[in-house]
Amino acid sequence: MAVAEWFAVPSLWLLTKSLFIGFIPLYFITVICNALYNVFLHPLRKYPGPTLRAAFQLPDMLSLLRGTAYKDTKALHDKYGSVVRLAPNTLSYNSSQAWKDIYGLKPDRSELDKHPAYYKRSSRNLLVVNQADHTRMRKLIAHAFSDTALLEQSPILTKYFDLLVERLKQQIDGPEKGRLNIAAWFNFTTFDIIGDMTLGEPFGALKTETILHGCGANVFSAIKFLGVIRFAETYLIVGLLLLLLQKSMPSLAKKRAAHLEYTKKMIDARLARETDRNDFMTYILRHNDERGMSYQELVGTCRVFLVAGSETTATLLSGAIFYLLQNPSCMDKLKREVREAFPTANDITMRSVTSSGRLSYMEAVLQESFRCYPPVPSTLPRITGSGGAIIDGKFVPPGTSVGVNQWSAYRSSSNFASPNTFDPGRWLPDAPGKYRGDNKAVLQPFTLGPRQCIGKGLAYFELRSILSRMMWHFEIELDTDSRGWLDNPREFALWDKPPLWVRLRHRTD
Ligand code: HEM
Repeated sequence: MAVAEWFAVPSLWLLTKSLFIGFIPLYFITVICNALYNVFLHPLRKYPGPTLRAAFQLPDMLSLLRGTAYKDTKALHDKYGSVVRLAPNTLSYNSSQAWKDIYGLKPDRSELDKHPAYYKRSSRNLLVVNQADHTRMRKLIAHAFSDTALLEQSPILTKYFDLLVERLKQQIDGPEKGRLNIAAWFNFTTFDIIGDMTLGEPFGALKTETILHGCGANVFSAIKFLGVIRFAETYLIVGLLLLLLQKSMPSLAKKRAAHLEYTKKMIDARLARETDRNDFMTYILRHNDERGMSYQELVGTCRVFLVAGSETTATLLSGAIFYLLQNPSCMDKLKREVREAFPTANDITMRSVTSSGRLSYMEAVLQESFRCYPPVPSTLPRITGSGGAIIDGKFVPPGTSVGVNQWSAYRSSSNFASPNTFDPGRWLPDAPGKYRGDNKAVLQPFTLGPRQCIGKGLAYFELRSILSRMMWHFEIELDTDSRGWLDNPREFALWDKPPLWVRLRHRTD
């Protein structure tokens, strides 16, 4: 029966109307009873936080959807301390002990599960699978990320580091005279590298100045859309409206399907190819037997590499350059260190940039950039198991969402002196006295424990190699258009970073 016919039958119309009228008060009564339970009887009722947040999920959801969760959460930590009740069933922490309790392995070798609402188990990849599958898959993949494997792959990486320098020099000599969005160029580089190392084929981003098949833009659309789905799961009525809205705008689903199809084709092509190249797939397949990874797991995990391995590293590089530009004395010190350490450009190799003690100020700059602009600023939620958990010395009941909020931890005056000042000197052995009390153990940009970033070693190779080349080859100035680059950032698990306009010149000394 068509909708118009339904409304034309008086008895059916009346029935619908009375059901609807009866439903609304019932819905509100349930919501209010639930809120009262959350505030006065819920097992988390003694944890500090605003009453509105204890009662309803909505404020936390809105904060996530608006991309302001990082600063809203920090404001709450500043007011309530190291643990805050963000939502009826959610606790946020900002201490180093909480890192260990939430993300570390327990004495019985178990771990807190990843929160199923945040990590959708519908796909199978390293990031979302359960503990048993994760242990099996991680063991296989770890070979590809060892320092030895990465050093063997240095010709692939170095090719792109050099191409970045060449392309940036062309921009200086071109019509824009060196005015460029450096954040985009870092994205092109890290995307080309991870594409080549994963799939054995160049993506050509540095050459074409585009990220193929909307991988970059799609990442954010997909992450933002995940927030909408979580919202819809919590508020059914709003959820239905959002689903209808989504149906009327199928472009996002289409783009996602195109991206999935494209990456699958690339992965299939790599699997079909015989090669003696040392890329990730070579290492993974070398150790893959009947207890190894299924085809689905391999495809899913390669997709994770493409996103996790490009956006994060490019973000940290952009943040480091921005803070150095805002602090010219730090920039000069770093430039001096690099130019003295490497008499010629050819001296900058993957091995030399990692040799210990050679670039101590660069290490300090990287740590301070991770603190001031962590690429994963928000909370990666875990859920307490059936026995609950002890976190930061206090019992947390079963089924609670828990996590450390990186932005809140790194910008808290309870962890760092002058937390909003960019000062790499705090990480040096002769740090000024005021930094002696800094809680350095709280800085965990790659998290810790069994689920910590597998690409940490690769990320450091890229960060040191690219930053060294930037300091060695160029003089950099901030363009006036980007003075307020960090004035009001938004994050959707990763930063939604605006263009970072700079002016590059050839090295002058
Ligand atoms: C500055 C750069 C990077 C940062 C800050 C970073 C941060 C992180 C964090 C916080 C996690 C934990 C995610 C979670 O628990 O949900 C993670 C996991 C992961 N990262 Fe990175 N990452 C970086 C670079 C890379 C690179 C270059 C790769 C290369 C492919 C990579 C691949 C992965 C993978 C595969 C995982 C999942 C590991 C697992 O579950 O066992 N990351 N990363």
